Amino acid sequence: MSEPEEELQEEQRESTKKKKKKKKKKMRKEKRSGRKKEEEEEEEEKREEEEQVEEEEEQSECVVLRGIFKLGKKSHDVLLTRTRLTWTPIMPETPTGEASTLEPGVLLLQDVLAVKVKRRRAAGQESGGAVLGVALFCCRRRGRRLEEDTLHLHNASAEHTHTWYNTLKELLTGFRSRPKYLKVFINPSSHKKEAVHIYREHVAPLFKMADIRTDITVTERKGHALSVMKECKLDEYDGVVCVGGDGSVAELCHALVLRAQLDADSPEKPVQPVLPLGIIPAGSTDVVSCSVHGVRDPVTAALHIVLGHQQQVDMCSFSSLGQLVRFGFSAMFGFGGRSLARAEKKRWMPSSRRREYALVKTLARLRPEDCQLSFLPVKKSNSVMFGHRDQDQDSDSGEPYEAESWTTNEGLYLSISIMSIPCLTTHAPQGLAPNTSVANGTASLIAVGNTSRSEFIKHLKRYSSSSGQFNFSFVEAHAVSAVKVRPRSLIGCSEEEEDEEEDESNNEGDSKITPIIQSEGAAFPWNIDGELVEITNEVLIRVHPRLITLYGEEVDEAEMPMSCSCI
Ligand SMILES: Nc1ncnc2c1ncn2[C@@H]1O[C@H](COP(=O)(O)OP(=O)(O)OP(=O)(O)O)[C@@H](O)[C@H]1O
Repeated sequence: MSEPEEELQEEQRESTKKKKKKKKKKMRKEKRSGRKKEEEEEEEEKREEEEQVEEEEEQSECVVLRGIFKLGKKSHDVLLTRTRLTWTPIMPETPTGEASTLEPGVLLLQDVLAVKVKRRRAAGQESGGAVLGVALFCCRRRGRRLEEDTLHLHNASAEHTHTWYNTLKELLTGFRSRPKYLKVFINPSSHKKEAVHIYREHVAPLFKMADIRTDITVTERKGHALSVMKECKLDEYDGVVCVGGDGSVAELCHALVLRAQLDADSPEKPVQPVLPLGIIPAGSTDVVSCSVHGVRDPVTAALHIVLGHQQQVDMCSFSSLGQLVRFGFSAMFGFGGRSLARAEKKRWMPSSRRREYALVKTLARLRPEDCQLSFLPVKKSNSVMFGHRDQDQDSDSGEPYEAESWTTNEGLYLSISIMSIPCLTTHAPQGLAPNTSVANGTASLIAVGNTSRSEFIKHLKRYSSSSGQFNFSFVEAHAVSAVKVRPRSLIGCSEEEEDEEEDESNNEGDSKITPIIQSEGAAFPWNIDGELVEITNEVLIRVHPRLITLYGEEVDEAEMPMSCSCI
């Protein structure tokens, strides 16, 4: 090639390079201006939204009514807006110029459950009577506990009182999530057989005060609530209430999802039930109630229902050989399953003694299960690992999202637990699964490998104190979206032990074992939400994010830690 030709080629190369550079620059500029435009539009939208919120706040803070009432013995200037009631003491100026010692007060309407007209009535008088003012029934917080309280506003003018009563009533009907008609199931056999009494004493009066109508079924047997739920006309109700222990709660949650599937004609895919479920604790551990209320207290539970506090909660499906066993929140295989199986054989014992006996005996005969454990871990980088999921991350399919591929281990395990909620109890205030929350779209898998009895007891004891229960080389904890447990054989079970267990079951045939999946081989006891389920084959557990709505609020720690005396 001659020199001029080379120069020409060099020039051409330079010019195409320049052209490419220019094009890139133009594209970057266009991109920048596009992004700028988008950003400007976003900002504009944000400004509009903020203005709307401000406008709404201004509107809600506009004074709806203003009047004078006596609170206690002193007159107060009372203001009512759409969201709150505030009162300031009216003090005539004293010659010495002393300031009032009375404090102003505020009550948010979201905490008011009912308003009534107060009247002076003689003993036995059922209607009429001179008007005294209005009474506002509200709830006060004491830690996790909700307690009933009353604010009395006295004014003898009937007209004044009725104006306030009607306005307050109208404002309260604006809270759309509050139920008006509830389907209530009471399990009279739960724990100490106190469910009916608990409902009558602590819950029914609050429902009556808030003008909530109820349709009550006192269950007669296991599965009764499920069969009623399959048949009844649900669209009449605003919610379902369960008064009982974890077994009853699990039966109703399972029933609600099954019914939603039936109504949507979706036999394969779990469907979110339309109605929320309220849980009045009347069992012995009440982990679901504790996880959504923070306390085992029927009044707190009832007030959450009356005030319409709702939250969506993750659930699991448990299936074997492609057949659904049930929907629920937690499952335990190994120690938890065997301990429950022992407890169920001693149904005649009082429940706390039965549980302690079973725990001690299962510890004394501690043996590992030989099994294959597979799980779909959720990516650690995912924000949902130990926290909350964004609303828009929901997957309608209920399929695991951002899951890694299956991890499979084989070996000896003392205990395998899968929990989609933290399972707070008074024995484990931070929960049996403190590394998950009620709606993060994942379950906690806690697998305890084979170790000595003393090390296993050390691990169990850490649940009641603080943390550190996972700081053992034989304990694995994972955030998962699915788990498979395939027992390989029954090992380490001496003949003597099997004989003794056989004797127990022959003598005390009153056990509540549910053999769901029957087969020729040995069945393994599973503890699914406190219910004993015997399954022979592999069990597949899948997490379904935010499948059910429960009345309550998210809590991170249960109140009233109690120590377990038996270990
Ligand atoms: N009338 C009844 N008699 C016997 N069992 C019933 C009756 N009604 C419901 N059941 C069943 O009893 C089982 C256990 O109920 P629940 O969990 O409420 O009580 P519990 O086992 O005493 O409490 P916990 O699970 O907290 O120990 C549930 O599966 C429920 O279906």
